Amino acid sequence: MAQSEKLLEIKNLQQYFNPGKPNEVRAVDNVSFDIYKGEVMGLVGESGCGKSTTGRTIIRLYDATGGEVLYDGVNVHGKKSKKQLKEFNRKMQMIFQDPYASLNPRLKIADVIAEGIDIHGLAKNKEDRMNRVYELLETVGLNREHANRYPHEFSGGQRQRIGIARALAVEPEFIIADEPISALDVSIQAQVVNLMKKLQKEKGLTYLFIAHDLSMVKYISDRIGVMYFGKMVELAPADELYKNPLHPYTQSLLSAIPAPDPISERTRKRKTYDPASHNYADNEVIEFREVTPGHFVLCSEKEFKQYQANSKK
Ligand SMILES: Nc1ncnc2c1ncn2[C@@H]1O[C@H](COP(=O)(O)OP(=O)(O)OP(=O)(O)O)[C@@H](O)[C@H]1O
Repeated sequence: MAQSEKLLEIKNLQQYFNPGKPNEVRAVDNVSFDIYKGEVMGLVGESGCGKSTTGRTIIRLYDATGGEVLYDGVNVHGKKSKKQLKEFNRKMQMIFQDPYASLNPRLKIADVIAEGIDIHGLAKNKEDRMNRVYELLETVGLNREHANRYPHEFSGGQRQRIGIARALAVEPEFIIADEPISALDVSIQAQVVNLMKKLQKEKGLTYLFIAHDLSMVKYISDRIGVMYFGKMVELAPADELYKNPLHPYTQSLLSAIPAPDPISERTRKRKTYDPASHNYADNEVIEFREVTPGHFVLCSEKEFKQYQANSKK
């Protein structure tokens, strides 16, 4: 993984729904992180913590209510020409959780996959268009006979493969995968993750991989960010996060992963997270602080010192 070059810089990103109204939701509240070229950045947290909204705001499905998203140094949310917008739409693709809802049921698979090819004028002629579709089907482990079928004729895992082929059709650089395996049978989940991992390596793609628990992201992510109620509470290289989780919320998420063998599973203790346990004083500054190189935690100065001391042990 090339860790040196930043592809995306997410700075103080805010996405407030109904801002200023009694039903205001701070879905994304001052979140900052970078995504490096060629890496898989995992984003985890329980339902409703703002993961999808973060992804959707990064890719400009929503206008940010505050902050910036820089893609190769250019603000995604600033004023853009039609040409620039189209180029962003090509470079950044999204794979959704429910592959059935995201595939138009009336279109044949060839047309589902070729939609982006058509929009971006990537094929020279009809033959080239079909050849690209066939190649994409094979790339994702399907075959050319599938091109003339409709979405309902496929299983969930196959539909997710079609979703991946559709995203790849426009030769993107960056893919946001929003819980791409959550709706699939457990037996199929690993296959889809392995396919995504293989494609990422082969094509040098960069991913933001969103998941609600820490069990599967481990296998695909280089770094993982943990979100809680609109805030990023911890970010670290994947191994480090599993070995040395510092924020109590991350510890509770890790304790929720079932153990692989029955004996450890029987003795596994679940930790629950209580935000009141921090006991912050009113004047304490709670910031995202770098405890050890590359390991960030949302914490007070006092907690920061404790985390540093614990990390040295
Ligand atoms: N369009 C919207 N209008 C108002 N509130 C919204 C909207 N979209 C999301 N929210 C709220 O924003 C918060 C974050 O939602 P989001 O879907 O980003 O969370 P998530 O972590 O991705 O959850 P899930 O795993 O269930 O998709 C939630 O409280 C949700 O109800």
